[in-house]
Amino acid sequence: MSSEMQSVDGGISNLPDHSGLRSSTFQSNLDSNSPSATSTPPEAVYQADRNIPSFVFNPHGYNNGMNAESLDGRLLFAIPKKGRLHEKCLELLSGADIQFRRHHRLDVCLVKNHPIALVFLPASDIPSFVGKGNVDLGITGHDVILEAKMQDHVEEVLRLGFGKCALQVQVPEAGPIKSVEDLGGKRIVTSFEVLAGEYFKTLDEKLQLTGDAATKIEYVGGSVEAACALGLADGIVDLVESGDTMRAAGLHAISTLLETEAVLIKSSVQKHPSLEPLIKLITSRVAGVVAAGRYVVCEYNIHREKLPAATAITPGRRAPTISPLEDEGWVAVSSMVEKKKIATVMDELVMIGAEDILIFNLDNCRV
Ligand SMILES: Nc1ncnc2c1ncn2[C@@H]1O[C@H](COP(=O)(O)OP(=O)(O)OP(=O)(O)O)[C@@H](O)[C@H]1O
Ligand SMILES: O=P(O)(O)OC[C@H]1O[C@H](OP(=O)(O)OP(=O)(O)O)[C@H](O)[C@@H]1O
Repeated sequence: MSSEMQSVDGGISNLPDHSGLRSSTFQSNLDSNSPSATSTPPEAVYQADRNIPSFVFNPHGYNNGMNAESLDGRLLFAIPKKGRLHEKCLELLSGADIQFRRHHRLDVCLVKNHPIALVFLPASDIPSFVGKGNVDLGITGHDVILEAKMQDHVEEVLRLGFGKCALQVQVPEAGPIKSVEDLGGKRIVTSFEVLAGEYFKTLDEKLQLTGDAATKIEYVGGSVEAACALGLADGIVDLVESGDTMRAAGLHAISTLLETEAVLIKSSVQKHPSLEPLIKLITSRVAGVVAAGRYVVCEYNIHREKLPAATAITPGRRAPTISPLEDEGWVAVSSMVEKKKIATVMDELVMIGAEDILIFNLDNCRV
């Protein structure tokens, strides 16, 4: 499934300007047997408390005259529209069998096989849309939730295992600054002005720097790593994954503000309890896809007397499955093992006499 698909299954037309999201008029050629056709009737409250501007839905004023359908009663699920998290989110949706086709110029589309609408938004906007209840579920980075100061308004339901990186203080490798204390009172450039501001405020308090002597934080929207070379900053605060960007800019990290990864979030205060079963279903499906990527199934044969040692090596998530073999002295063991540990686990199994060790990747699972 790809966001690049060109055919149109859903798109909004005839929008009243600045209408609430759920009262927006939608176009769709959904099958009349789809769940949306029998979804719960619209609640007036949805229309009053969803304040997503109409440009999100109809940025170019399209009206292609297809059948009209409302968003009312649908679960709204926010997905990063571009950037590092976008492709991984599409893979997740595909693995969870959330079927949709997105017109390349529309940021909202209806899901064909569930009463859900996907809303494609910048990752940095998703925490406040979810936190304020404009959408019901979202995927974004843990870092942007903190940067948007939305941690008290959203619940992180699931860690997704991708988008892993660290927010770090970086300075020129060849320069005089060796520690964060050396940066006190100097110029910092960042896209994370809230998190960097909090971090350097604490440092300034420790170093008793106030007024003009305090550390200066300046916001830029991108290419943060260029700021030191351009003479705009003494240090930067930016995300680091492989470190390639940092090293290419002649920088190195001297402190870590936080580690982050992509998370599935929902609003802390559920305004629409009728959506809760669908939120649980989607969470369970997504959790299954994430677990399938994280685990493999390890099967092997082992002498019965070595079973305690074997199950200590492969305890499984709950417990290993043990089946008798025709040869009474032997059993077959099947167990889920974390992918990243599998080589060591196989070495240890060989050492205690396991034979016929087989590893299977999982397409999907429920945990
Ligand atoms: N190098 C990276 N490795 C892993 N995850 C990252 C990386 N850079 C960013 N992220 C995660 O993805 C989120 C969105 O970052 P990204 O830079 O893709 O955002 P964007 O501004 O929407 O996209 P773009 O940079 O294309 O404008 C970040 O907040 C972070 O959680
Ligand atoms: O450690 P690395 O693997 O090099 O990744 C780090 C880079 O990734 C992110 O930017 P991205 O490439 O998403 O583009 P952006 O600068 O436009 O946000 C981040 O802002 C860093 O620049």
